[in-house]
Amino acid sequence: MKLIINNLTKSYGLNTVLDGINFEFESGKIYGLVGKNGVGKTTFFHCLNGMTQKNGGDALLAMDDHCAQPLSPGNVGFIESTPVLPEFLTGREFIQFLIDIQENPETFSIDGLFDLVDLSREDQEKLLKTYSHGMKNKIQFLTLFICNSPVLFLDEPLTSLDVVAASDIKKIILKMKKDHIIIFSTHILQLAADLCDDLVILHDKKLTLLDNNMLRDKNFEEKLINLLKDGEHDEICESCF
Ligand SMILES: Nc1ncnc2c1ncn2[C@@H]1O[C@H](COP(=O)(O)OP(=O)(O)OP(=O)(O)O)[C@@H](O)[C@H]1O
Repeated sequence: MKLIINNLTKSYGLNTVLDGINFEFESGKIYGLVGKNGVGKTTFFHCLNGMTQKNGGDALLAMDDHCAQPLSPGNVGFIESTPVLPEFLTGREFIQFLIDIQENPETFSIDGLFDLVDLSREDQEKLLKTYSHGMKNKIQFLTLFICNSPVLFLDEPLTSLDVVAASDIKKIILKMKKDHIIIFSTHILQLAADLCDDLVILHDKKLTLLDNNMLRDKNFEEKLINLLKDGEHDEICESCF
């Protein structure tokens, strides 16, 4: 399975954030998306999942042995850096609702799902509006498991999770990579190095794939920081390492 992005362009007024991005992501890999604050990582996700209108370009999803089709919001599972959930429901009510609207609700165990993210029964019964950021993130992860969309965009997904939940979720992400396309943005370079097969840099309105061997370079963090500093390099390329 492949996600093929052609000439993706997005501007907010005169501020061009993404300028003719061409890229192919494939299943079986976890892609880390890194870039400085305000460079356009969230915008990139929003353009692809239909939450923001792009100015040009398209995204196609090619299932194995099938022709590529336009990527639709229904193909995308999304973890937002600032979770938006129905605040008037309890966590358990929301997850039960999501299960109930699936084609085969009987295949899900709500208690099994909550065990995955280690959320107590007491917390499950609280209104979502009272949840901490990390608790909301756990609920967002459950929506991914239930909807099982082929393409997963994770916008800084692990930063607010406690160490136990982060470790459990990392294991689950690793299991899911075989049959999903997973792109996650992070500012934690150690996390990118631990979890990702490939690192993609958003810089100067374009995406650049770094050779995955670079992730194992012992000076990787220092080199990447230098590359991303303003004015030190006009263009990032694999040979920069
Ligand atoms: N709705 C909007 N209207 C106008 N400008 C916007 C809007 N959303 C984002 N921007 C601008 O687009 C640029 C990219 O923002 P975006 O949130 O995508 O960056 P980011 O890489 O996700 O940042 P961070 O790492 O800080 O979360 C910034 O200059 C931001 O000010």
